[in-house]
Amino acid sequence: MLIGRVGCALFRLHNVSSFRQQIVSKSRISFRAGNSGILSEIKLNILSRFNNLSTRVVTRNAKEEAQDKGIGWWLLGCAGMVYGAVALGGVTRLTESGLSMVNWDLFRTMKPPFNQTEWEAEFARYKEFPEYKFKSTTEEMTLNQFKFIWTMEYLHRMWGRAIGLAFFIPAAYFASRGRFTMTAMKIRMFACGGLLLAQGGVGWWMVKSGLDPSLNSDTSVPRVSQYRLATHLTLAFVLYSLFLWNGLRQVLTTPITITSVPRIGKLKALTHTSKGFMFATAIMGAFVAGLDAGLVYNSWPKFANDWIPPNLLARAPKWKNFFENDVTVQFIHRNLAYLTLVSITLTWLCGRRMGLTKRARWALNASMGMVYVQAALGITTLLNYVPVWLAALHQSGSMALISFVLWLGTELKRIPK
Ligand code: HEM
Repeated sequence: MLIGRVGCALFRLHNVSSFRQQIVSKSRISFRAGNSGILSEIKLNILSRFNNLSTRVVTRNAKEEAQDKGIGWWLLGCAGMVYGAVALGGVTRLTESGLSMVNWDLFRTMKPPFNQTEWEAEFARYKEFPEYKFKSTTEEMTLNQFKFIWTMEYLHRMWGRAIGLAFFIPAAYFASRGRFTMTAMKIRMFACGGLLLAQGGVGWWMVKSGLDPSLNSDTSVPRVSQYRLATHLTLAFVLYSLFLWNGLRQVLTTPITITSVPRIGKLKALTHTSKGFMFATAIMGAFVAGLDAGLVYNSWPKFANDWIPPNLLARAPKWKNFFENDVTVQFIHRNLAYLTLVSITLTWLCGRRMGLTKRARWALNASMGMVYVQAALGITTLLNYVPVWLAALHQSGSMALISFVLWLGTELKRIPK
């Protein structure tokens, strides 16, 4: 993109300078003509043409830049909406609302029940499925309680549709106007559109696993498959990162004065490593959430009396323990979190004395602060047996951490090696 922009600028400069040459040669001809009246008229003409052209070049540049920034703000808006969807999805899951809408259709399920009869019909449909059957063994659910969980899931799904509209309508407009000038940008926008559509499908695929009576009995808490939950959350993280990263790249274009910073390559490598650990921790967090593994060991720093809990590899085949054994999954999430913490701390220690840009320093400090807040939130969530509000904060915290580290990456990318 940068190369493309430089290319465009050079092309325009070339046009301007060849026009300047024409001016010079025309002036010479006029001078030779020796007629001062005609000469000054030609000079005026030429000057005004030259001025017009330069003004056009400048205004076109400014216009293009403003258009690029417009696209950037739109992508950041989409990222914000995905952030909202993840937060809402977390609360939906934590309030056990996710299995209340038992059918899926892109358009028809947009209409909520309007009257008592329609609500009762919706409730009757829900009663056919394992979650209601399990819950009603201990306490009868009221229609009002059902309305609450249904509304939570409905809002989450409608929010997903709103993201679709907020992305596809402007994307079609920008594409029709040829605003995605770079091939890479076009590919990225296709990827975002594809992921957005896939996310809707994956969401329903996940919910279906919680509704399936062959996978859930009436005697234990019906759960969606942890694999599908992790896929849904991972896709959301990828989509969020794509929107955020592309948006930031379009918006943060103010030229920087720094030409090179010693050891910047090392700082960039550390930031990449931190990103890797952070994403791995977050994905493993989705497995903790999917298996309710936050309720197996509610002590910290030890697992009850042990540093390494027993039965980490109790299941056969062994690989299944990494995704299906709640103890192992919690153990891995905790330890990946420590690695993320160490990696971001090292990044901060490496970058804090470097002559970075002001914004890069802010991003570095924000990442450092956020990783400690996030770890503290995780520990508090665990010690308090996963209350909804703390778990929701911990989940939103992971998105905030991703944002700061991606922002840091974008700022560092602008500093040459
Ligand atoms: C870099 C640090 C961390 C990151 C990025 C992170 C990220 C995540 C994510 C994305 C989830 C899934 C949330 C959901 O889907 O609802 C999660 C769940 C969880 N994490 Fe962490 N985490 C971190 C540190 C920790 C630590 C240090 C602990 C405790 C020692 C912890 C305990 C938990 C627990 C108990 C859950 C399950 C909450 C639930 O059931 O909703 N996390 N984490």
